[in-house]
Amino acid sequence: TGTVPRRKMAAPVKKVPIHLQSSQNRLIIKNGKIVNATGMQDGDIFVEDGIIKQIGTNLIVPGGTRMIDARGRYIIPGGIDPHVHFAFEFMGQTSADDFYQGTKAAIAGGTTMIIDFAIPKKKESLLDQYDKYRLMADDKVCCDYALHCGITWWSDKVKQEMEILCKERGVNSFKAFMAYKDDLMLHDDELYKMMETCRQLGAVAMVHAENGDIIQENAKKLLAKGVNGPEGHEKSRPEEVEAEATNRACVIAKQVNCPLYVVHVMSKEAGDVIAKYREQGWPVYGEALAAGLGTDGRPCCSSNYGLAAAHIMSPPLRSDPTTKERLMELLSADGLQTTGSDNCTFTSQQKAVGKNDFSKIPNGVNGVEDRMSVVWEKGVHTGKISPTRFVEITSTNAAKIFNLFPSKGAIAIGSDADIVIWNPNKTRTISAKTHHQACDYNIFEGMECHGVPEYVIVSGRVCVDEGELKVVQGHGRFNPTPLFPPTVYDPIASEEEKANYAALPDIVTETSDQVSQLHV
Ligand SMILES: C[C@@H](CNC(N)=O)C(=O)O
Ligand SMILES: [Zn+2]
Ligand SMILES: [Zn+2]
Ligand SMILES: [Zn+2]
Repeated sequence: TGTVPRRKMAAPVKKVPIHLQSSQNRLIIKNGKIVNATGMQDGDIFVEDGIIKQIGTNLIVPGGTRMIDARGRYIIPGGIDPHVHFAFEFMGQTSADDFYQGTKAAIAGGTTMIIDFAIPKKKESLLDQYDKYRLMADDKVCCDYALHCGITWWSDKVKQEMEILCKERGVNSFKAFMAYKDDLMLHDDELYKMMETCRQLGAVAMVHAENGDIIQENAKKLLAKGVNGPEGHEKSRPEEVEAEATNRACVIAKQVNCPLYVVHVMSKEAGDVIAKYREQGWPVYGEALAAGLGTDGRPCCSSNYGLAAAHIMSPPLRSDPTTKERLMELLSADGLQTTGSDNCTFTSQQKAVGKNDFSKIPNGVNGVEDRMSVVWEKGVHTGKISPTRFVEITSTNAAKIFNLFPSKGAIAIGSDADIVIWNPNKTRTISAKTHHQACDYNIFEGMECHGVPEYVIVSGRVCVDEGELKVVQGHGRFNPTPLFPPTVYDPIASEEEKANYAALPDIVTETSDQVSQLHV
């Protein structure tokens, strides 16, 4: 078919950790319905040393292999959440879920890999921020992770550091902010250069698409009129302010022939813009969030400040309650491709700083634990999407776009043993009283969801065992994301480029102490 074989990537050096060198590292899952993006099959799965080694029936396995009976339930690839912010310093606070608690909550909900963002402040070094995140995360993560990097300013130095991150640190994606003026925001010329550089490197350009200039002026006006409560937040950034920036990002990406991933699409209008460019055959990808699929912005007008502030994020949860159905329809029709959480939690005490000025409320909500159940409830249980489409939008598409497939995002021989036994009929009621996250509100409070993970296997280790959470801090590994993901680059890369990227050097996964030595 002319597609370039996925660049051979040196399998990250996955020493079998001590605690897996017992018989624990052998597992057979029987009597399950295996669901991949490509279809479903009955079958058993044999796992050894964290890798799927056999799939089929009547498998011959060594003695001492643990057997799990899936009892006819679905067996799905572990969820991949391409959008989280653990321990993120933002708006004067540090987000409450760190890499231990955040990945623990992720696993509790059936997610077995997360992708976070190393975001430098303006004029700071990207490389230093990347090293800081590696040192913060490597010893804490309970599941595998990767990193996007934030582009919050522009210079030749930023361009050079992007190249080093791509060619030596296993980064293939960069997020630019069109909002958060004076803090993280890039202007159009900088956006143009950032995307042009992504294209040259074979990286994925990502945007937070809202018009930060309009937002700043609207907020000033609202505050001057005395509208300073959380209800002013969405008023300062209505749907068209998101849609305008989404369109502008698509235009710039097209001008420089760069694939574009639009994070947290929170409105019908923005979703329709992405669907339009995709219909023109352009490699634009859109990400919906559990928040936008499961709830809406009406609580932001509550007289209960804690409840209202807990729902403050950007782009805002829309007060139009039918937005969630529209976003799910777009996911069903491939107008949008992935679901993330944008988990960026703050406690009610942290959110209180914005009590008299909504523009000071730290932006961010929960979602990493509940994403999979919310998508199942709003998508599969309502009949809008199939189990195979559920796997695509919660795992496989993110793996393909960020070039982790098929190690990730598939139940296949040779893939990582990130596996979830999913009970579609079991229900659970979401609550801050029972969730594993560090925040005291849950935006899905009281929501009953069909779809519960009964077993979650993380790189071969059973970390949810008949519903019981048994995570291990430091069990996860950093996963480099190789350049030129075929899914997004095959449609636009030149033949000569495709030949080049097949030969790119393998990325080595250094341990965290090696990372700290890299700049010595
Ligand atoms: C700052 C970060 C999380 N906060 C948010 N989305 O409101 C983002 O913009 O993605
Ligand atoms: Zn954002
Ligand atoms: Zn985010
Ligand atoms: Zn381990």
